[in-house]
Amino acid sequence: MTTFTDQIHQSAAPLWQKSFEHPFIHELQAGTLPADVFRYYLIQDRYYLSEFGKLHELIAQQVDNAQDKAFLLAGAQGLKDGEIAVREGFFEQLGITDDELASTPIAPTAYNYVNHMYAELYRGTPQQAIAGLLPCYWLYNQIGQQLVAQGSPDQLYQRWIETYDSDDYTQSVDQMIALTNEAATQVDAAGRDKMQTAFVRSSAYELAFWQMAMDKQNWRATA
Ligand SMILES: Cc1ncc(C[n+]2csc(CCO)c2C)c(N)n1
Repeated sequence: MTTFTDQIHQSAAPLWQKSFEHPFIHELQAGTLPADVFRYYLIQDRYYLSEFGKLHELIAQQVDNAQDKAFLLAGAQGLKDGEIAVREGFFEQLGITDDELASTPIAPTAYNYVNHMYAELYRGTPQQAIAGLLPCYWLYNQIGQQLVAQGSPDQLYQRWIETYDSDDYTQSVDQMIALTNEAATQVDAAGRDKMQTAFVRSSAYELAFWQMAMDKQNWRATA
């Protein structure tokens, strides 16, 4: 049986394929990604991760099912203890200070991606917001699984890859997929279309995020 998440996954497949083939991912695996590009990605992603955690808490306030609420709150906590904590080690190794984090402008794509997720919640529904969170979990898991087989010669890049291939993380992806399928049963067909749109938009922002880092995107007209 085709599930709702199979269906939305299918509709975003060309975008996902472009992420799999993106030079950022290719160079990460080959170990040739310039250190300054990775550094830039990490700084922008720090903002993304903390907003992503807040979104879990805000969506949790709006869902009725106690188990779903608990899963979302655990996700917010898991981010703090997991991904955000792992990144602290990266920051130390790369000499990224709190001052630098605070003084680096948020790039357009990171800003737009985060705002898109807030819009799905506040101008849409919690179900749309849940669909908007899913590509983040699922795409990174697929990338982690694809890259871990070959590994990267760069130790730091290898650690990044391994973050997204752990059993615990894969389990949280499965739970997020189940939560999205459940959310799809709570809305009508028009609501499911909006969930699909939220999922596709997040998938497009995931793709744009790699390019943002390669371009060191900024708000000026020229780079
Ligand atoms: C732009 C961007 N998209 C996705 C992730 C991956 N990610 C962020 S939060 C989370 C949930 C559990 O840790 C996952 C998988 C990232 N780091 N940056």
